[in-house]
Amino acid sequence: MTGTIIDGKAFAEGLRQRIAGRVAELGRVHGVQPGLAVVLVGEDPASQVYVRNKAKQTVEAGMRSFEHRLPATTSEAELLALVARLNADEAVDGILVQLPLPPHVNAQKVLEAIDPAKDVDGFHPVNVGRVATGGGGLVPCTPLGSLMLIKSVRRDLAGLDAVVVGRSNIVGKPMAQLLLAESCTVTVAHSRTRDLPGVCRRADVLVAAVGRPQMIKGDWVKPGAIVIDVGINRVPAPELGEGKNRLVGDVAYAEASAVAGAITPVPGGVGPMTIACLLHNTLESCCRRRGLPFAAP
Ligand SMILES: Nc1nc(=O)c2c([nH]1)NC[C@@H]1CN(c3ccc(C(=O)N[C@@H](CCC(=O)O)C(=O)O)cc3)C=[N+]21
Repeated sequence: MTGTIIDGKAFAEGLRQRIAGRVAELGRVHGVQPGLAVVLVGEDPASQVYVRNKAKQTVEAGMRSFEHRLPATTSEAELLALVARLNADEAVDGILVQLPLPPHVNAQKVLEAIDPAKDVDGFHPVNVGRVATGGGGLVPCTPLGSLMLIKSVRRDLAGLDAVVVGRSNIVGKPMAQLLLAESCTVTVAHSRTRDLPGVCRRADVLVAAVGRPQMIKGDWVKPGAIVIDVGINRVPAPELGEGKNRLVGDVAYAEASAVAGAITPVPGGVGPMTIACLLHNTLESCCRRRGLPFAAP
């Protein structure tokens, strides 16, 4: 038996096309063009590639893309001043400050400086609180995209046992809130959880967001479960040539896909959904800030 492979890349492409349709309509009917500002501090090559992809897809969706690349030596005060300018800029509907920030910058302070109405990452405490108390907030992109993929295989999640492995503010905690709102029985597991394999084996929906390559083994997966692999780990791949790397998830995919009912691959699973959901949230911010109706694209 082999589980259904959930094609996140294809789903994300469809979502981006629907978003582009809405953006075109906003322009036609209201003369409005959504804008997304991305702030990148430092020279990390992986981050630069990622920011370039985001900018490309933003423009392809018909939105304006504003890129701010700052040196790693940028002070916290300078960064806060830039955020204040973007908050005040009417052409900017969404602000994303790429994480991680250099150690001399207090990342939480910077995130809290972003106008919650423009916080397309959903990391501001106001949005975290709104998501936790039943909606209206901007939802973090990776959990939002993960939930869309889960619901693409099963519409009604009520009563299912969901296990989220990982408790980060960016993925684990908001993912747990979204699954709770879908009436799942949610367990959040982490590095101190006792009998992690046993806890995972109870899951009808298993979300892996730990950042450890291929940690979740095939025999940790309940037969028929929906498995969402959020991990993006670069590991050495000598079989591809000297010094080469490849991407693997937090799930041992070959083993797990033989047991799961449906599973996301890495790459091509959750990753592409994260960027599509960033555009989703930018469209949502644009509509809400202007008092225009927003329906999920
Ligand atoms: N404020 C903030 N918000 C973020 O959302 C954020 C961030 N900081 N910092 C960095 C991480 C990383 N991240 C990724 C999103 C998509 C892919 C993605 O599309 N991955 C492709 C593979 C790309 C490849 O081949 O390298 C895939 O999984 O198929 C990867 C990584 C968002 N992040």
